[in-house]
Amino acid sequence: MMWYRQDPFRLGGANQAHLKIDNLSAGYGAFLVLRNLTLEARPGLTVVLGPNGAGKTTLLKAINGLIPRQGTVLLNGEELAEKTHEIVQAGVALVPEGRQLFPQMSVTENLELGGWLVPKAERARRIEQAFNDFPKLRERANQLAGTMSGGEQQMVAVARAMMCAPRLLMLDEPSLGLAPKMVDELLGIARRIADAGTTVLMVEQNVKKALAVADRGYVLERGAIVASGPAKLLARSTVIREAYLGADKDPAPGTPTAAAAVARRKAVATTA
Ligand SMILES: Nc1ncnc2c1ncn2[C@@H]1O[C@H](COP(=O)(O)OP(=O)(O)OP(=O)(O)O)[C@@H](O)[C@H]1O
Repeated sequence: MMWYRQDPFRLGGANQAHLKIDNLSAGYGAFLVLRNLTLEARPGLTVVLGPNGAGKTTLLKAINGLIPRQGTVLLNGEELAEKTHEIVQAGVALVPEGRQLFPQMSVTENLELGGWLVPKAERARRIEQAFNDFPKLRERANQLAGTMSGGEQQMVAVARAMMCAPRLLMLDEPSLGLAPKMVDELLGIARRIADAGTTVLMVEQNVKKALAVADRGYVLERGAIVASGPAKLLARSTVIREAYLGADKDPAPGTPTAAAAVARRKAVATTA
């Protein structure tokens, strides 16, 4: 049976998604990008940070069944299917990097395609909900998606994913290429979606702003987690400050963050 909820932005309650990943390995052919990765996305907003090529997109693709994976992926205690359409039916939606809208179709048509599995009346109701949640899109309902600004297109992509009424929404670099004000707006939307009851797992390179809206975070480097924790603590951690926020002080020797920083430097050194 297909699962969907009545009220895309306002679910709340008991059935919030909890994603648990254990020992996940995935890559492309013989090239393994992720090795034995362990990660959790609890109700709320979890962000995965990391430099280019760390494996962030690969992680979302592996969860979403776009590439083969090994290991355990549990959604509320149940093994998540490996085929993408079954994963969507289980309540997982991905907004890919680059949005992948249909540029020659209107906003409404893009939203309709996002809800094509849903009966017509319910689809119309969800489009109405999307226009309530994204008032800017109502004004642009008939505009071709390809003619919209980057930020507007990103909103369409998020609204289209919400047409499946997901329990878990995965966002791949929603702020990529956007002006600072738009970045704030998009990250604010991610926060609101999480607050309304959809668990959000977001990949971001905008470290400071992402940690400011997230509940928890992970730092991924060269396919492995090098730091994790509550977003507020992570923002103050040496790993993050040193590698991403421009701090230059070394951590106190022997601390967990010092160990992570050393491991990271070694990892970087071996690729240099
Ligand atoms: N289709 C593919 N075939 C082969 N290798 C790939 C493919 N896609 C990505 N890779 C490689 O996998 C590694 C991780 O890439 P991935 O896109 O997951 O990184 P990322 O952390 O999302 O980086 P970015 O922020 O640049 O998107 C990189 O070395 C990349 O070159």
